[in-house]
Amino acid sequence: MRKPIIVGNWKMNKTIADTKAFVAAVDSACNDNADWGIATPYLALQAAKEGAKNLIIAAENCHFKDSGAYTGEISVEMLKEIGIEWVILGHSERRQYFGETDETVNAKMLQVLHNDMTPIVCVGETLEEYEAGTTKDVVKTQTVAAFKDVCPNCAGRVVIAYEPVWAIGTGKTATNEIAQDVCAYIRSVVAELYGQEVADKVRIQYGGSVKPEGLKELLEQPDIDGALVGGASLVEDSYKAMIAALD
Ligand SMILES: O=C(CO)COP(=O)(O)O
Repeated sequence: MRKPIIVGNWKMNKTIADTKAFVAAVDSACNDNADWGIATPYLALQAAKEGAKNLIIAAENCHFKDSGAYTGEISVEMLKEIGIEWVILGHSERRQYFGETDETVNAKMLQVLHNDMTPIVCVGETLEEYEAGTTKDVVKTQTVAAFKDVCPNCAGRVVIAYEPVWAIGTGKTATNEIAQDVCAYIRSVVAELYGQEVADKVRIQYGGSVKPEGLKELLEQPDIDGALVGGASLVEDSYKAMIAALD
């Protein structure tokens, strides 16, 4: 039985002060029916971590090297020093705007896993790819590339987020049927790589305009084990409404 995992991806939103207030308001409301988390900008991670007893605190990115001449980057050692053990990797906004590729996502996966941290690796097709009917080819390519050289022991603890790019921040959600179909397919790709036992352990989230009202039904889909939530995770009341939806 896979425990649901709901993570808010704050993207480039909220100051340290905003973050402290949010964590103070939401952390104690978390229940045991899911793992609850937020991914914050780097600067707010320490404050979030200090205030959180229940919430998982995740970074939104990291670098794939230990250290060196990489201006503006953050290493996993720096994240671990402040107690961060979760990292979102390969979000479509990083692929689209910051040159993230399947190769860099894979290098980051290996770096994160080798440092005993947990990646939430994002895959998903653009609107053009969706309309061309190539969704499954795209997510397969991204998934296989992300897991290159990942050992079976490590693979089982990876979280995959299926986020159709056309559903991010647009108010358009994939129907539960579409999301389930693609998440089941992603699980079958993991099974091809590692066998069914590992595939059954991997938690797969859906992301793209998730709202508190739709959360329960989304999680009733057999291959959807959680959500990666943008906009609806930024407001205390709507985050709490998601928690309440799973009570
Ligand atoms: O990109 C997302 C989460 O990573 C989804 O964002 P929205 O929930 O705002 O569509």
